[in-house]
Amino acid sequence: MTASSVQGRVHSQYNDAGEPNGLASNPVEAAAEMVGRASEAVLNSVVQLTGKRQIRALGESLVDTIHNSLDATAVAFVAVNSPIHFPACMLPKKNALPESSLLDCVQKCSRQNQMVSERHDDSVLTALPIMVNGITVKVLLIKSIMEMSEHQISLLTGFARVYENFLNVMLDMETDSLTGLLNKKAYYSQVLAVLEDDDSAVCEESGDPKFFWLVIFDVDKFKKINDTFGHLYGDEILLLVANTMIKVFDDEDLLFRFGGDEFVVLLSPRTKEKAREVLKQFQQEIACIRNDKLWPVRCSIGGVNASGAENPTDLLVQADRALYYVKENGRGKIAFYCDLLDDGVMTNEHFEDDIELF
Ligand SMILES: Nc1nc2c(ncn2[C@@H]2O[C@H](COP(=O)(O)OP(=O)(O)OP(=O)(O)O)[C@@H](O)[C@H]2O)c(=O)[nH]1
Repeated sequence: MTASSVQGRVHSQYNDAGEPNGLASNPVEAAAEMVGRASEAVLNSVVQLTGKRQIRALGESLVDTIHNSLDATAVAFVAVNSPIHFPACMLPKKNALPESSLLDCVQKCSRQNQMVSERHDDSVLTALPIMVNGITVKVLLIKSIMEMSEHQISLLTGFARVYENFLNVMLDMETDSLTGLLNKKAYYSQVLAVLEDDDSAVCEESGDPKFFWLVIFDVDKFKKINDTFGHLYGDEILLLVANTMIKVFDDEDLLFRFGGDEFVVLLSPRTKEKAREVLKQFQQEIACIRNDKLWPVRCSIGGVNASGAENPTDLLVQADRALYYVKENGRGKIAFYCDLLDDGVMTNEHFEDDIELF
């Protein structure tokens, strides 16, 4: 039976307004019918939840499901330290619970890897761990007026487990198995989702405009590392490069490995100077990787202003042209596409027909 056939059958128990049809007049039959409808409602929620194809949408769907099924006054996800880099933008933004008193509950939950429920003044906080590979990576936080009943807790736990299972499948699909960064498959939807929320801002210190920056980089002469020290050692260098990315870039930045020694970053809004600064810092940090055995690891970087862009693939083409320019002109540097256009080094041409990125 497919998901859509389940959904069709479940909906047939409701009238056109989405309300339950009338119950049977016999009390036993009516009770059985009520139980049946409750199960159908749960099944419906599971079908909706697992109908999502993006981690962010999946999270939002879980928040909505819990809101609709339980008497919660607020529901939110809180990211906790994890080996897998979870960009903040993957988390549902609505229903955020920014109060500092919640942190304690979140920390207890992530430390103990189990549900925590506490009364705070006039409300009850329930925190549930969401685990990937046995480690709590997010905490689902529910604020309610009343303490939850056993039935509500088992419903909540069930939804969280469905989400967790599906999240694990999606992570397998959208993350790179070597580094844990997002993979090329995740690029288009992740970048599009972030750019859709683009609100332009200005740097308070300098008054300069802040933009998203799409950056692509490639380790210089990586083949030589493989050829000299072996493929496994090359893998270790790639892993260390990815760890340096996680260390240097912000939680809001999206980090991808496209394959081989090619990495992509969507930098959250900042001025061009700040973007250049963080990229330089990154270059300095990777130069120190395994410098006991290896010559300094260098990389060439091409970037493009991504704010206002509607097509993530076009951005990739432009950033790649800037990277290519650096590779052709001595490697190890940073070039922004806009500067290359301003300097007359290249023209704003369309290359869609020539370049196949996906
Ligand atoms: N260790 C390792 N090597 C890989 C992996 N995927 C691709 N490679 C190798 O990475 C190398 C990529 O080299 P290129 O980027 O084409 O060239 P390069 O030597 O880095 O030279 P430039 O980019 O021109 O500076 C090739 O030798 C690939 O075989 C991987 O997952 N692990």
